[in-house]
Amino acid sequence: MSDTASTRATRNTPDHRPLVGAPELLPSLAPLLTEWVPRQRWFAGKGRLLTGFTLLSATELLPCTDPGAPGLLLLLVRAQQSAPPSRTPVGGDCYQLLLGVHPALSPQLAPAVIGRPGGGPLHGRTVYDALLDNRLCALLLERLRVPGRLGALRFCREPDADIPSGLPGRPIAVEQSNSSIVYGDSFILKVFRRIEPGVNPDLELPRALADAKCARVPAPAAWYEAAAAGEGGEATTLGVLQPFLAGSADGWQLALNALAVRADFTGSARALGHATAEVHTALAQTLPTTELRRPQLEVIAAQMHERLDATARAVPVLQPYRARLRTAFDALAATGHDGRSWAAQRIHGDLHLGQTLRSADEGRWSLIDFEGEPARPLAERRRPQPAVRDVAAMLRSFDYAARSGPAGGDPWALEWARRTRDAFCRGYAEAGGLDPRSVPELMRAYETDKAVYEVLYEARHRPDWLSVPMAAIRRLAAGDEPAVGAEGPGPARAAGSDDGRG
Ligand SMILES: Nc1ncnc2c1ncn2[C@@H]1O[C@H](COP(=O)(O)OP(=O)(O)O)[C@@H](O)[C@H]1O
Ligand SMILES: O=P(O)(O)O[C@H]1O[C@H](CO)[C@@H](O[C@H]2O[C@H](CO)[C@@H](O)[C@H](O)[C@H]2O)[C@H](O)[C@H]1O
Repeated sequence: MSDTASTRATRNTPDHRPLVGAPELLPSLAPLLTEWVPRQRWFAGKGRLLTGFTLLSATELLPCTDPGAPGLLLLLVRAQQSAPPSRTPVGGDCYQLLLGVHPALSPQLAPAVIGRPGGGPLHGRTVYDALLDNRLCALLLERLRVPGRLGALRFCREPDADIPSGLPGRPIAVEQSNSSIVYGDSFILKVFRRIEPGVNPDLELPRALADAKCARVPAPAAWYEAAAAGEGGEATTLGVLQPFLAGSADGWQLALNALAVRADFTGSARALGHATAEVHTALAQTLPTTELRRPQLEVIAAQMHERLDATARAVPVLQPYRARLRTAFDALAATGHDGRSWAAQRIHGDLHLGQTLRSADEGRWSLIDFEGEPARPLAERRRPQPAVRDVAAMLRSFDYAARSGPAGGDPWALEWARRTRDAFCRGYAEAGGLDPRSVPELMRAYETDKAVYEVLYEARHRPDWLSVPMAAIRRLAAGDEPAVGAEGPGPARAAGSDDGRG
């Protein structure tokens, strides 16, 4: 994405003129945005001062030229921040902002207000979070129903997708890294917030899985993107519309519910293992795969060391465990020195219980959110990796549930987590995945890497949760408890039944 002072959209309708005075647009909005953006859950630059923005493009989805009428503005901006860490692209992270513009906003939309610019082309009008306004959400859906270009944007739709018009849109009320709108219980639109040039894996992988007829993942119906900045550049995915699995429950809530009544979860975990293996198999059949040998394994281990070092600098409580944690990464590199190699393929990249949905009727598991870990660069997220990385991430999630749920990490909950992890691995192997219990070096390295990621994630976003990954850090550093047993356990004996449908 190259920086341009103001890339303005034009439409071929006679009544529309592009936003007047665009050069003053960003300077007039900047004081409001530098206040508002850091408070948003999706802002990835927490902990560093936000000093301003560079405008990459401005597109009027609803013309903003008439001071007496409402407008909808899509801005792509680059954040200017102090002391960027090494992972930040040169010049800072880029974000998608959807701004409503209104001469007299209704009081119901007061929580959405960003402010009133003191000058510039929107002077005196109220600028607000467009995704909290049902009418503007409806307009966005209308754009997605009709493929075509609008300025720097391109709206695309699967030819056979049936998207009715007039579906009411509402923002979802869950914690998330992006922003999603549900349309009439039929579709959900995810608006990506931190953006990078290239196809987002949350579009790429579900489309590939739909082509492979894998029904474990909702198939994208439509999406929109920003055109490549120059020749040879890549378009930037900005949003994806997919079917909404109404009435489904997410795995995180189901696991917490089970823990609350001390119920077994092994049947569900085993079925989830099946679903995960099915998705991995389909991804390996449709998208490029590779073999990781000594040089690649050395690079992967070196990156794990780097992430550990960077995290220990940012979160000093990790420091005392560094040396012991390193042994897991060294052991991974050593498998390459021993002449072993590992299959790598496209994977989910950030699999946890909150990324799984179980349907109300058949109890069938689906996987969602293939974006990968939001903090990692897109190119890294799109690289083939060992599928057990997803398995290790899911095992961490069972540990999270047992430690943060109602049972709060008591001995029963920790035993629940152990049995649940084993059941997931058993299900995964039964459905054709590599048995995670047969690759302890990979599992340990990826589980450690994930726990390190979680330490940083929690320190930045939810400091109250830091103790959860830190408990895993202590266990992994002590090296006294494997993530999964060498053998699968016998049937679970906890209270409550769990037939593990789906
Ligand atoms: N297809 C879907 N059907 C039903 N609910 C969904 C669907 N996709 C996402 N959700 C809900 O939206 C939440 C956020 O979606 P997700 O893709 O994880 O967003 P983010 O990447 O921003 O965290 C999920 O936890 C889930 O509750
Ligand atoms: O769902 P996202 O793509 O936004 O993923 C991020 O946020 C997750 C938390 O919402 C975070 O997951 C961590 O907490 C979960 C419990 O809330 C737990 O189940 C996961 O195992 C744990 O990693 C995820 O890491 C982060 O990328």
